[in-house]
Amino acid sequence: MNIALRDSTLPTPVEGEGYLSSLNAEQRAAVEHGEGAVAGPLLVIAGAGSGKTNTLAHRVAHLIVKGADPRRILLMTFSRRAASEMRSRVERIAARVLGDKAAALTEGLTWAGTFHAVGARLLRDYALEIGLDPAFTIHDREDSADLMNLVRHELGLSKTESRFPAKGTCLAIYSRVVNAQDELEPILAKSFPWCMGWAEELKQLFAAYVDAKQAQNVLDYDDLLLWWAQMCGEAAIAEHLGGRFDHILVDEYQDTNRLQASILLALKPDGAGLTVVGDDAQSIYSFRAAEVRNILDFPGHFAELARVVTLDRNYRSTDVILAAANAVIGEASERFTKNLWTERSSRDLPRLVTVRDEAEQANYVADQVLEAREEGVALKAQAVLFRAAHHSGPLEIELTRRNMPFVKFGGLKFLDAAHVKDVLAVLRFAENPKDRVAAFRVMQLIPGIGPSAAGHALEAMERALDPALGLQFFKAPARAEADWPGFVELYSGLRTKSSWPADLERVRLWYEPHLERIHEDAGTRRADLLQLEQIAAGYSSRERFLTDLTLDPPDATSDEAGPPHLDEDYLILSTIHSAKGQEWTKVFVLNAVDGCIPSDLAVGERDEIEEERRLLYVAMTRAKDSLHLITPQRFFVHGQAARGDRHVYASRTRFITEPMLERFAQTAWPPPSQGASGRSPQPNIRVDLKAKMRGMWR
Ligand SMILES: Nc1ncnc2c1ncn2[C@@H]1O[C@H](COP(=O)(O)OP(=O)(O)OP(=O)(O)O)[C@@H](O)[C@H]1O
Repeated sequence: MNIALRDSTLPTPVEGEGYLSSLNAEQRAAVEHGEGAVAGPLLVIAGAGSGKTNTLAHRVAHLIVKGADPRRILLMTFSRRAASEMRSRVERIAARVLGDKAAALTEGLTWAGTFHAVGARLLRDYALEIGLDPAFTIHDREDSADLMNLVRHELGLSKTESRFPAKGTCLAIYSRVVNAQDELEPILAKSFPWCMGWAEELKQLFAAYVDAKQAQNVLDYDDLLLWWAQMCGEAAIAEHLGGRFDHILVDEYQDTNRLQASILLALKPDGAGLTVVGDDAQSIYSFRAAEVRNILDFPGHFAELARVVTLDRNYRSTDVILAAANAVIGEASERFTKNLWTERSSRDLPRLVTVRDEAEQANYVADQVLEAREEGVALKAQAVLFRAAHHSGPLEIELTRRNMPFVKFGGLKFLDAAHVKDVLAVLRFAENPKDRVAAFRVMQLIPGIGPSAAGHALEAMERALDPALGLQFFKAPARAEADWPGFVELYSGLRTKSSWPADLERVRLWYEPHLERIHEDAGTRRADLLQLEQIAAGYSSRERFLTDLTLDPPDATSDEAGPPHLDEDYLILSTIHSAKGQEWTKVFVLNAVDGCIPSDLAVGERDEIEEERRLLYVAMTRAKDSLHLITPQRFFVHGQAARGDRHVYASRTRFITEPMLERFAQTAWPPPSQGASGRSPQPNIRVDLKAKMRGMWR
C-alpha cells in the first residue's frame, strides 16, 4: 500500500517471505486487495469458521508491513475484547516479518474499538465544533431508562387513564427509531403495535427526553452513533474526519445498523480504503436494529462497484457437523453465503439427545463434560450454549454440586450489579455535576437523603459557580447529619484533587460502610470492587475508564464461589449471542426445542423466526469436533406454589425438520437399561393415585 504519511520515527518496514503462505487463495485475495494503489471498497463475505477474523488480522498486518501508518487505520469490531484480540493477532503476524519492531508499530493501532467507543472519542475531539461540552458522560441502558422515566413523570404520562408504555418500552421504541433511521409510526406498527395509540405522546416524551439529556450534558448509547452521523452530515467535518484515516475496516458487518452504515458512507463516500467483513447467515442482532441489508446492499453504494471476496472453506468443524449446520441454514429464505465446505472428515455425527427434563439435561451435560475431560479435552475447550441466560439455571446448580468450575458469559453484566453501578455513579457525578441520574443514585445512598433532598442539593450546586462549593454550603436534612460531611469531602476531593486510578480507591473506602449496611453479601461484592480497581489501573484517565466501561462492560461478576483464576481450567457457559466469533472442541446446545429456539417471544414475525434460525446456526457452527443438541421433553412450569409439579411438554425445534434427522445420531439419555444418572430407571407405568385417595373416603 502506498501511503505516504509515514512518521520518520516509525521503523522502516522490511519485506519478509511466506507470512501469508498459510492463507488460501481467497483469503489472500482479500488480504492483498488494492495493493499498489489506493484500495477500492472491499466486501468479504465470510462463512462461519472460514477464517474471517484471521483474514482481517492479516489484512491489517499486511497494510502495516507494506507501510501504512497504523495511527491512520480505523478498525471497528463488535466488542472491546474482539478489538484487543485483533491487535495482538496483528502484532503476532507482523512480527514474523518485522521482528521486534512489530510491537512498536501495532502500538500505534490506537483506533481499534467498537463503533460506540470510537464515536465517543471522536465526539470529544470535535466537541467544540459541534457545540457539545467535551465533559459529557454516557448513560447506559439502565440510566437512560431512569431518565426516560423521570421525564415521563414530569409530563404526567405515568398517570394516564389507560396504561402508557413502561419506561423500558419507551426507551426501546426511541432507540429503534434512532438506529433504524425511520419514522416513529412505521416502527410502532411493525414492532410495537400495542403502542400505536400513543404516537403523539411518545413524540412529546422523546422531545423532552432529548432536552433533558442536553441540559444534563449526558449522551446515551444511541447518541454516540446519532451525533456522529449528524456530525458527518456537515460536509466539512465529514471530509476532515474521513481524511484522518487511510483505511477503515469493519468486522461483523452483518450486525451493524443503518446509522452505522450511513456513518461509513459519509466517511468514505467513494469507498476508498474501506473494507467490511461479515456473514449474512450469522446476523443475530436485529433487536438492536441491525440490518442484514447493510451487507447485501454494500457493493452497490459506490461509483466503483465494491469487490466481493467470498470465503466458503470452513477450517473449524468436521464435515458431519457442517452438513447438519448447512442443512439448518439451507432452509433460510434469503441468503448471500454459499454452503460451506471442509476437508475435515469425521464419522462422529452431531447428536440429538432426548432427555426427560432440564434436570436430566444438566446431568447429561455434566457427565459428558467430565468424560471428555478424562479423554484429554480440557474444560475450557468445551462450551454449553443456550438461547436465554436463565436456561442454564439447573445446569449451574448441578455443576456447583459436583464442584465443577465454570464461567458464564452473557448473563448479568458486571456493571449491572448494584454495587458496581453505585461506585461508578460517584465517579460519573464527579466527572459531570449535571448528570442527574448519577447524582440521584449517589446521594440516595446516604441515610436520610431522599429524592427531594437530593433535588435540593442539585439545585444548590447549579446555583453556585463551582458545583463542589455549592454542595459544601448546602444544608443537608438533620437525619443525614452523620454521613453528609464525609460525602461532601469525598466529592470536593474528586473534583479538585482528582488523581487516577487513586480516585476509585477513595470512592471504595467511602462506599464500604454503605455497602455493608445495604447488602448482606458485602464480602463478595467488595471483591468485585477490588477487581474494578485492577481494571481501572489499565486506563490513563477517569474519563477514558468511564467511557470504555459504560460502552463495553466486562462480563461476569464474581458469585459466591469466586471467579476461577485465569490459569485454572473451567467450563464455558454462554448465551448464543455472546458466543459469537468463538469456537470450542465440544459444544452442547441446551433446550433445542420450540419455545426456546425459536424463543416463544419471537414466534410472531417471519423475520424474527429467520433470526432464530440463524441463532441455531451460529450455535452449531461454534463446534469443531463434537456437537450435542439436547431436547428435554418436559419443562417445569414456573410461578406455581412450592413443590407444584406442573409441566409442559416440548417438541424438537422446528429448525431441525424430519428430512434433516439423518444427519444426526439420535439418542435417548439415560439409555433405558442404565437409568437416570445412576438411579434405577423410572418404571414405565401410569397410576391414578388421586382417584385412589378420593376413593378411600367414598
Ligand atoms: N488458511 C487457514 N488455514 C488453516 N486454518 C485456518 C485458516 N484460516 C482460518 N483457520 C482456522 O479456522 C478457524 C476459524 O477461523 P476464524 O475464527 O478466523 O473464523 P471466522 O470466520 O471468524 O468464524 P466465525 O464467523 O464463525 O466466528 C480458526 O481456528 C483458524 O485458526
